[in-house]
Amino acid sequence: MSHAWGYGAQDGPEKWAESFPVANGPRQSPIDIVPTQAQHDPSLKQLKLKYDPATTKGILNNGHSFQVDFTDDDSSSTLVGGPVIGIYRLRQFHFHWGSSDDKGSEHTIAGTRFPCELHLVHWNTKYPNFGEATSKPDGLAVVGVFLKIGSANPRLQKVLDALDDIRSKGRQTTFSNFDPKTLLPATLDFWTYEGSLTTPPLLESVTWIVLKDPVSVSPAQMAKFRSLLFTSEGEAPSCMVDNFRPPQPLKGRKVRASFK
Ligand SMILES: Cc1cc(C)[n+](CCc2c[nH]cn2)c(C)c1
Ligand SMILES: [Zn+2]
Repeated sequence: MSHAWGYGAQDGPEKWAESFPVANGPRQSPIDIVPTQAQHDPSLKQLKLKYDPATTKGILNNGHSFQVDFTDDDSSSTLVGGPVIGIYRLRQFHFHWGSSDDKGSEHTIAGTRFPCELHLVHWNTKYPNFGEATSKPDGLAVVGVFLKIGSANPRLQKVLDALDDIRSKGRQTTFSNFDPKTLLPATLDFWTYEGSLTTPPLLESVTWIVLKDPVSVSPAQMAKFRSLLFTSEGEAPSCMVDNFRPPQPLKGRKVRASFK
């Protein structure tokens, strides 16, 4: 049975539970983060991200977003510290964005939506590979970064310039020597909670690390995101926009803050 899913009225987030019942599970993502209800946890360690640009493998339009993939057969690009125990390897990063600047992020901050959200996906090296890790409660760690409308972000440009070559679903192109650390804000203050993938299969295997500080993106740069297509060449074109899941019920979970 094909589990075709998307972000439209017929196959979007309100329909996902039909094929993926975990959509109504106890630790679903994203969530609305309410800073006044997050508890500062002084035992949280400093978040340490070490990325080797040489691990950059390529860039792909996967029909839901676009992702930059990294080789993960050694621990050259890793996340340690923060809320996690052990070493997590960088697998890929991708984005979620809106059709207009008033929406697009998956996590929200006290109801505020951002036009775009970056996700850097890492997997726990206590498991043999990414595929195995995706089904374990401590399998993945995803760093979320909000993008806020402002001046053009020069660090985004190399990624955005590659989008002309991957306009349609299934297109991929060469992309190398990129340091994802350049996409991060100056301080790595974060909120953290236990959650899930935000797209099917919605597996409840993610320790979320959502950075407090946004990075900038210009309206023209947002237009580049919106130039992508959900559809393959030869299909009636459908603009890749609004590829975000709305916030899900907290169901008693605690959100911790690394900062006061
Ligand atoms: C097995 C697997 C499948 C997918 C769609 N993803 C991406 C899901 C996702 C996108 N943004 C947050 N979670 C991951 C990380 C693993
Ligand atoms: Zn994502």
